[in-house]
Amino acid sequence: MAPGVLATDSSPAPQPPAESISFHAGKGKGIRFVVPGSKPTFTSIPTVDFSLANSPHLPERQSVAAAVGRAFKETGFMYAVNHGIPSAQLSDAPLQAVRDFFALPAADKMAVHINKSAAIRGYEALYETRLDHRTQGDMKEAFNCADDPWEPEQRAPADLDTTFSHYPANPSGKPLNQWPDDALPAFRQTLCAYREAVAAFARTILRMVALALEQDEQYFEHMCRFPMAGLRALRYPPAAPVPEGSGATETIGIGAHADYSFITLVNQLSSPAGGEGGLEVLTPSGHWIAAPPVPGSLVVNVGDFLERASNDRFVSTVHRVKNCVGAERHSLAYFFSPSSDAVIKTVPSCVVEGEEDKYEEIRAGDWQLQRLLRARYKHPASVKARENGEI
Ligand SMILES: O=C(O)CCC(=O)C(=O)O
Ligand SMILES: [Fe+2]
Repeated sequence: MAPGVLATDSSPAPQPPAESISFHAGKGKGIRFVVPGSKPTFTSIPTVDFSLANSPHLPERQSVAAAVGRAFKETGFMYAVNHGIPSAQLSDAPLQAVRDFFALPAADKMAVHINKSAAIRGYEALYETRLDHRTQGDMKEAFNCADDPWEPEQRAPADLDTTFSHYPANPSGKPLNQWPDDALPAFRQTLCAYREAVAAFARTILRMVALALEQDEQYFEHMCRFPMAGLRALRYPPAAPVPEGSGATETIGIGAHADYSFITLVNQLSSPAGGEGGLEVLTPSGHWIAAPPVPGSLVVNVGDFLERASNDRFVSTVHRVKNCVGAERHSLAYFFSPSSDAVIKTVPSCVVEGEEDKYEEIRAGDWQLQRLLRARYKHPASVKARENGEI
């Protein structure tokens, strides 16, 4: 009913159909209704300053932890600033490397396509994933690499047990990651250096998370001996009109989803400025809030493993990318997850008396593999797993 119009009889006023948003999350497909007429639960993403995260004084570290705790509780997201990663390593070199990779001829990119990798690592072309059923697919290209005990740069512990289900049987002992070593050797070098820098910062964040949950600072350390850690380079072309006859009604860079990680660190390398388009975060009231690029920052969000471990104290917040500003967008997403053999159980302080522990224990590698296979539904490993009733 239009504002100011009075109902003239006692029948209920006609309600507009509630708009709904469907998304992919740890618990499977989810749906959230936009609360008609409601205000967004939050309107911006908080900024957390990490300059004191390594202070020798515990109260100073605790003040950073408290800010992380607030951000993760209220929004599930934060801009991390003063993280200590120099801008050459954070922005300049990675942006050049990512641009150069996606500018390679299609044949060079297809030479490292994910379908050539049993572990689902490598290049993905436009529209290969489809997180939003209203689209013809996610309008992005990606390059994925991840934890790989056989990749020399990763210096895996010599006694690491590689028989866990998360790693495909790999009798050859050859690396699982595929790199465009012939076409663009600098890409591997730059991304490996970047990965090392963000991995160290991810461990700092986890220390702050442990403090925020009233645990010993090292609480999560034993679960992260050789973390499952994906690094994904992304290129989003400017959104194009939906092709006629495609059956799609929307164009989206990456459809609404929650991440299967402990925490995710997103680096918005080149993004349309101005807050319109780009990364968007869903509030509990069903509103999309822009998370525009902030130079020098990393966007950090809670993933499903942390949501579980914190018994939902911290939310694995749904987000998406919509690039509707008319320029290319590049980003690097780093998904820091526990080691494959780590058991995820609820942090003791997150179940107070009278409260239910909502989650059963899971082994991180088993769960991660399930999510990966469901997300890459076109990959031969996923097709086979579906045929065998495994996913
Ligand atoms: O590109 C971005 O800003 C976010 C990417 C993302 O959400 C993802 O890859 O899970
Ligand atoms: Fe994501």
